Amino acid sequence: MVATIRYEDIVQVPKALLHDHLDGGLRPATVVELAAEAEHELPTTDPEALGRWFVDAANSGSLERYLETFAHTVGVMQTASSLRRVARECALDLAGDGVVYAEVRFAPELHLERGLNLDEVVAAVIAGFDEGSALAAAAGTPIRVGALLTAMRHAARSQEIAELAVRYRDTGVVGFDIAGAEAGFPPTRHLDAFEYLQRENFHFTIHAGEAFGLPSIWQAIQWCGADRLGHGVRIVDDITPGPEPVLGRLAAYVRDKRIPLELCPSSNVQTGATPSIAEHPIGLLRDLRFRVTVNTDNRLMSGTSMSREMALLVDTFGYGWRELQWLTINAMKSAFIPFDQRLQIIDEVIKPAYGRLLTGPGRP
Ligand SMILES: O=c1[nH]cnc2c1ncn2[C@H]1C[C@H](O)[C@@H](CO)O1
Ligand SMILES: [Zn+2]
Repeated sequence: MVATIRYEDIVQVPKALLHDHLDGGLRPATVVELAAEAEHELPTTDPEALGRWFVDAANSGSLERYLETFAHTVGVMQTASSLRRVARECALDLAGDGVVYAEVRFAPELHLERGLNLDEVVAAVIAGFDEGSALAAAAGTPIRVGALLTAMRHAARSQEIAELAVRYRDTGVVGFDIAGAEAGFPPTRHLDAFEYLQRENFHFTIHAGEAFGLPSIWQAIQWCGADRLGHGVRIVDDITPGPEPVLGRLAAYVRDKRIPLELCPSSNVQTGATPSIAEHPIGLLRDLRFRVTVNTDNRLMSGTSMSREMALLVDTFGYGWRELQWLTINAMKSAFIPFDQRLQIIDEVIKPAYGRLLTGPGRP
């Protein structure tokens, strides 16, 4: 008999999250309250209806239209207190979902509309993560949250944001990213920033291979030197399917170098990167043993959580605890914190918890 994995058990088990946007994960009720304070007009002020509105509006099949929904989250995150609240709630919500390690990203340059400067934005978010993490630990659900600073790829502030990230590397920022519309904005536009980060021995990921294909992934890795790929789903375009799939040179390089893919199944369906979860390349990429990780991207826009993304994989591909542990360890191995700290979470938190499920009574 095949034991089914219950959703409540997925929530309990420790999870690691590498790709989650702060401005894509607000609670709908918080958006409503902050919008009232900021006099920002929303499509609806009923929290439940607003939650549905975000998911429906993001179900556009286009990354550009998906990104339009962020006007209603970024619009209410323009003060230190709102940023701090959103960050605190983010840490609490992730911890409540059983996430033990998270890297949460945001773009400081988008939060300057009401007079904050870049440093004040970062300080407010980190204070919120620290508060939320302390509350979560007190509630018995400890979590470690690191920040990734994102620069918007259509803008021209990446060097400044990279320097900001390095300034905060010992106080809560663990890496750098670029995000935003991909087509027409290749990562090489930001080469100076990436070269600067490499000279500083710092870490970065690049959104690539989501709305645009192989050239974007190739540039991100071979020109820019990305440690990880944000999404990277289009790497399948370099794999010839069949009983013995054949990897092209780029796909082989990504697999050989163990470059982590930050896959986000629900988001990928919403932006049209893949037609459905069942057709999501995660199945093939896992079979071929790429360094696959599973992530939420934007919990509000996808109405999702880490547990829900994992439950989708359990339901669609029949994954068991062994596969969920593999995904979790892959993520933890790929984190931007120091190696010894990654190992500590793997050995002391992740392996013991999954080990109990894999060997204890009621095991799958
Ligand atoms: O999946 C995404 N691809 C590209 N850009 C994205 C994605 N999700 C969020 N963003 C953008 C919109 C946010 O305002 C920004 C910073 O989090 O990053
Ligand atoms: Zn993203």
